Amino acid sequence: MSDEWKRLAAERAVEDVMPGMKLGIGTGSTAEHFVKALGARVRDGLDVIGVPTSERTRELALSEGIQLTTLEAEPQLDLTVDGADELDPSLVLIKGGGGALLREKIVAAASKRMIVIADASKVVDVLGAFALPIEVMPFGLAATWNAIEAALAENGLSGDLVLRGGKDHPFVTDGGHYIIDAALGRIEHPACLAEDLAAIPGVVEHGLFIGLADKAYVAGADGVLVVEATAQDAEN
Ligand SMILES: O=C[C@H](O)[C@H](O)[C@H](O)COP(=O)(O)O
Repeated sequence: MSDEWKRLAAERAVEDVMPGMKLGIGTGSTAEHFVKALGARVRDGLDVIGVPTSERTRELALSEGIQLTTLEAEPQLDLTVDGADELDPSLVLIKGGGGALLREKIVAAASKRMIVIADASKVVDVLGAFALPIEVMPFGLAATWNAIEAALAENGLSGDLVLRGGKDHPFVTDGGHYIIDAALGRIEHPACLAEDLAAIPGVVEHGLFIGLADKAYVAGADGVLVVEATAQDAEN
């Protein structure tokens, strides 16, 4: 059912795509439904150009016949559509379960609008049940690890930190970095945590997306619900 809901949310987002748009194209199983639905519209004559947020998405988009570009050629995009691992009612997100958070955040920040597509299981009151992905430089990993633990303690948080893939075969992102997944349980103040993580030199990016999403299509048993970010949310 969850996959069917992902597809419904993705298909709803495709309706927001207008001819001539420059699109940021997300990564993950929900975003894949979006790419496929967008591909069908492109084959029907819709003229759009997209920037993929991962090599995986690039391959799928090309196989769907979607014209692609880069942020170098098109530094400002009209709309990004992407999935999320968790979203709260003010549209703060956790992303990066698929390891694409860095490119996803760069692309979302370069877009006038971001629409999140998700099944209802992703909606939470307080973020944190999903382990927060933190993308780090391989260089100085142990020092960065300690600094992350200190930042978590500073924020009243604790929980297991896990190097994705394990020490012998760490998962490597498209940007050549590692990911530490932080199982924090409840992140009551994501903005403070985001600021403290971003200040650590070895942290390349973290999976908290704050003030980036404008709208979410959340599909569940009641159909597709629309969640809009308020002006106040956008400021925080
Ligand atoms: O790195 C991956 C992305 O942030 C995904 O958008 C996120 O993990 C959600 O993926 P899915 O749609 O597969 O649940």
